[in-house]
Amino acid sequence: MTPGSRAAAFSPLRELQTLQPFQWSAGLVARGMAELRIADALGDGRRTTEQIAEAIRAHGPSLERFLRVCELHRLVAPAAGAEDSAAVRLWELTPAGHLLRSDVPSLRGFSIAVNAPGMTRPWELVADVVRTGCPATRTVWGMDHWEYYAAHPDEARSYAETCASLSVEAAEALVASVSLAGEREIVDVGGSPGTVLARVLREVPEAHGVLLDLPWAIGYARETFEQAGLTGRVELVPGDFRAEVPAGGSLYLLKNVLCDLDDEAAAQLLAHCAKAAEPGSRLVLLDWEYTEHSSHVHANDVEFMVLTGGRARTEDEYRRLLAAAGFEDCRRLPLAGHERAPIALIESVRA
Ligand SMILES: C[S@@+](CC[C@H](N)C(=O)[O-])C[C@H]1O[C@@H](n2cnc3c(N)ncnc32)[C@H](O)[C@@H]1O
Repeated sequence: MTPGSRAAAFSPLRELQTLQPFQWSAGLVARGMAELRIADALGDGRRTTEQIAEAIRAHGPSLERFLRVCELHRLVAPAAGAEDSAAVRLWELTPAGHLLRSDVPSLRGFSIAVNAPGMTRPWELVADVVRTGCPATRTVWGMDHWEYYAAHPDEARSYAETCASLSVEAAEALVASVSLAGEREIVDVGGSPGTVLARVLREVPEAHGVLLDLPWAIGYARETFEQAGLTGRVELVPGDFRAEVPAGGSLYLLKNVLCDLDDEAAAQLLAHCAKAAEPGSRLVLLDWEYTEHSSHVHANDVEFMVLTGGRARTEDEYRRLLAAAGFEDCRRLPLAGHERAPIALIESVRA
């Protein structure tokens, strides 16, 4: 085909479908639906637009138009058997729509946090990030990612809910995969909202916990330990791991913390952990693993690149960082129930 004949055959109207130009809005639609609590209004039932509008106090005609785009993104569907009666159209949730409910375990907080300005605005500069190799958050907000959460408590809460919802399952897998018997002082570095440490402390009743996180995040951890009845067994340390890490731990946990750090900052944090840990103490690292197989981790990786300058790493890269900081006997452990997931669980010992 010559360039001329290709131009003649080109149909922008048809190709619109190929490019999916409104794909960018899928996340914002999910966030809008979560914020409006449409999924809560529908629950396991079927409702008309008017019934939903009344339940969530929305403008009915606008809601009807919004529900059509929710349908396009497969979050709601016309209830089976009611498709051809537009006058009494009943909506119900799809399986994806159920993930936006707040009355069942869900990804509602996640859908809000990852589609809120703190994350989406820096993503708008992804081309600049690729050109320069520098994260975009400071360019957009004049502050780093964590300072942004300190200044935006609503988004920070959704982010904390996100970490909590993802960490419940990860914490179960962790306690099933790592031998914890005999641990006396467990330090969770960057550990808010405390989901992981709370689960670990329940597993080792004789152990005491220390959770270090930035001041903006400590309140969420406090809530977690209060709800778990564990406040007496944990010390919450508002601090900055770029300065130091609490000393004296028999076990240090680093879950999804290195992924937000560039190599220099990751090396510095591990050096602080090595300084704080007694010889023979363990460090357990759980984090996204960069592999050749295409997976969501490649999207996470670019998100770290855009937001914080961090990265997902290969197992070898984690091992090299640990060894350089003074941790030895690195062992990759299978993560129970998630053996094939792109997640690295690595145990090492302070030399
Ligand atoms: C991706 S979250 C992971 C949270 C938790 N470990 C989990 O997996 O549920 C990263 C955490 O590191 C904390 N963090 C980032 N920079 C920090 C710093 N300089 N000092 C202490 N904590 C920090 C953040 O506040 C956040 O709570």
